[in-house]
Amino acid sequence: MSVQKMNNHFVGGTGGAGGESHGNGMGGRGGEGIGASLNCDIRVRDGNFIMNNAYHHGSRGIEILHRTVALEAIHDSTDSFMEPKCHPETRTEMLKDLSDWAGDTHPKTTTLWLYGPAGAGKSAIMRTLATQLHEDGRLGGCFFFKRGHATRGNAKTLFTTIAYQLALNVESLWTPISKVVEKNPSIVARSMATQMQELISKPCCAHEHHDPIVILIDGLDECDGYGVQGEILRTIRNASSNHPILLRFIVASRPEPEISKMFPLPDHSRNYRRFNVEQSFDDVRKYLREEFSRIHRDHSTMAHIPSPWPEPNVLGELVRKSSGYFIYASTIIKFIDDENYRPTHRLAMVQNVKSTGSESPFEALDQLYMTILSSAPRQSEVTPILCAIVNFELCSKEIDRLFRLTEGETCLCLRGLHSLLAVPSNDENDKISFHHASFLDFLDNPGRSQTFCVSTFHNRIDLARIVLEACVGPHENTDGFLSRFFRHKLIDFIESLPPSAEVTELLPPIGAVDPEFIFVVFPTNVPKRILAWLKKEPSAPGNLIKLWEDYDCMASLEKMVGWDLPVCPSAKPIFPCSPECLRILISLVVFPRTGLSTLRGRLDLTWPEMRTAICDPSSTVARDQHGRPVLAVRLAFRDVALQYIHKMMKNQLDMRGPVYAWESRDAKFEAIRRREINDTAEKEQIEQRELAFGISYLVRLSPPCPILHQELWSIPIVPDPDWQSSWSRSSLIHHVSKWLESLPVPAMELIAFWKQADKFDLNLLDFRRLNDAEKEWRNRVNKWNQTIVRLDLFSDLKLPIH
Ligand SMILES: Nc1ncnc2c1ncn2[C@@H]1O[C@H](COP(=O)(O)OP(=O)(O)OP(=O)(O)O)[C@@H](O)[C@H]1O
Repeated sequence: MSVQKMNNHFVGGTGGAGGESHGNGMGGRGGEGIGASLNCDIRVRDGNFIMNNAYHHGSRGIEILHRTVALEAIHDSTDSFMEPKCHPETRTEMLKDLSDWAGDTHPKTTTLWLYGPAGAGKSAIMRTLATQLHEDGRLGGCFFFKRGHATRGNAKTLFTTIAYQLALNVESLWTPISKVVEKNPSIVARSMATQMQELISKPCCAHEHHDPIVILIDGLDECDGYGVQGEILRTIRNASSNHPILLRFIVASRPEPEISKMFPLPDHSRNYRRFNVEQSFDDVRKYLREEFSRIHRDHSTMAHIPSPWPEPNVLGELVRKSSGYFIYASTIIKFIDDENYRPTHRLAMVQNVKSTGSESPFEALDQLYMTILSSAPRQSEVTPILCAIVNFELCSKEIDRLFRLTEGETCLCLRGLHSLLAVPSNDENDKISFHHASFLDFLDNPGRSQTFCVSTFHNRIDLARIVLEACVGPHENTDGFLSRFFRHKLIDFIESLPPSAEVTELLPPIGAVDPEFIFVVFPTNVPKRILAWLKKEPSAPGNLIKLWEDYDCMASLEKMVGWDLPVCPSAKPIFPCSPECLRILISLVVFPRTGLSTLRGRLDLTWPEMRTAICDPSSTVARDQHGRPVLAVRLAFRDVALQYIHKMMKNQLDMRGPVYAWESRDAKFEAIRRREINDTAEKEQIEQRELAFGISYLVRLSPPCPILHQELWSIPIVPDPDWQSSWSRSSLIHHVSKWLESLPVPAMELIAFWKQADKFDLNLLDFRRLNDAEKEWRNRVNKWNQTIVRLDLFSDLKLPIH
């Protein structure tokens, strides 16, 4: 047996008291009102209902209900023609899923939460579903909340309105519900739990009907008061656990945190199901295509416009802008479909989103966005955060750190905006994103978003300052939250700020940016671009420009020598030829693809020292009688070799020492084998290998030197390949052997010692490997000589290849 259809398309308002009244949608009292039902006529006379001229006895209770309920909250109320409904053939799959779920006679869940961002189309789905269920005789009742509405904006009449519809929709519930109210008329003003229990649960319990009855509640977030929203859900939950078979509740709302928390994941175990109103680009396309062709067909000015109108690429762009949600699509159709204007002109206005003319194509959309933004708490904090999200893709944690907020504050600030933004929780690293591309256009246009506009110069300068201050460092604390995207975007963002008085407030943080950001974090062309930008800014002081010229020079050296990349001739660094600079140059050649930041650490230089060494032409150098610098290049190789041997030994000690808290070397090796080692330690290991390679070339290029000979004895050749992979170890042994052989008194006892200590596998030095080692060495020497040429240095700095 199916639910009896008694109020086919019933519409009306609070009925009259006593005498005879009509459901009239406007609350007429007494006398005879005008029937407002679409398909049926309801009158109340002497306590009996007359519906379509048929008497319903024992109706006093229903009459009382009739006077209190919010008939305008029902799906097909008088003015429901204005309310959203699904365009034919859209959301078909979703509607079928919902209908199937509601009709399942062995359900896993009895409550379904339909959620989605503002304008996703929830109400349209709910209204269309209500109509379908009603036609199938399966609708128990529905209530469509509407923010700020006198009766639909609160829950005072929610359960009485549903009970009233149940009585009308399910024949066998009429009498029991009527009796409850007749016996206790005060029930209409009792608590939600009592109303649910007495008016819905008990009558349904006694009901022999076994097909599920569906109750729809739309726009819960529009019901006044978070507390009330929670209470409604608790009341439903209790009721549905009492009636697992009979009643199904579908509740639709935006994913506001207060409501989301009532439906935590995982859902099935808890008797409810979450159902996301997902984007549907296909449905939006179908809707737009059909609406445009209707306008094309019907509008008097469109006869000469060729079909298809608009062209497919324009339609595609509009679909893209909708983000797969209907709000944008339906808003522009409303705007274009106006008898008083040419649709082609209106479409052109839509395409030109920057338009701020008095008439906006997005009036309805803007109102929606404004309402949501204005009702958000902590508004003064919202705009800067939105500005950051628009310009840099960020997650909430990154925003907390950027704005120096306590962890979790960003999520709290954005709590009121979940219908516009997807805000992953604080423990996730997913970026905050916008549900609608149209919201971005809105925020970008001051004429539309007014105080919330993120593209005002003032807001952009503020954001630039905050971001630059984060780069003042220390680098170790801030690098982690600067995503790749952020790094690339930052410089575009700075460049987009034209010279002005406001820009001067950015100059101090630009001068204080930690060079680690410049040489490690940011793209390599950042110094050049910042320099160009600074040079356009009249208030930029000379020393700031010089600082960035130096960064540019250092970056060029790194690029040209370290990375073997071409550098434009005008940017070629002018090498001051100081001994310090020579050390840096040697390091760049010996350790290819190693940045200045790593070399700085290896050479124990501060950034200012490195800058002076590379860029200060006054770094003094001894010169011969022709004014040429006296640079003993091979001695410089020796000095660098000694420095790196010390570095290697220090690393070795550090790795054993308390910094890494390894009980012993063996414990550390064991951890490496089990891959439990953390990233830092692995990096150390790689660094040690690189050092071993570098030292092998440096030693071979050094002049005979007893100190160096002595230092080499301090390098332990260990059996377990920790810092010395077999290849880096054989390279070290090979080149050191060559050097030892070349000494005036060849001294091969060190190699004999290493071999003995290690029970050294002679295969390591097989013919193929020896060849490779020689090739590598020749490459390095060649590279050194080419560098001398590329930098226009004195040719006596070149090295012979033996
Ligand atoms: N399937 C559809 N076919 C045609 N128009 C639709 C469809 N779904 C939604 N719309 C239109 O999109 C707009 C927004 O829809 P709706 O009000 O249902 O969204 P909502 O998710 O309930 O939004 P809110 O959370 O703001 O209440 C309305 O103008 C509606 O007419």
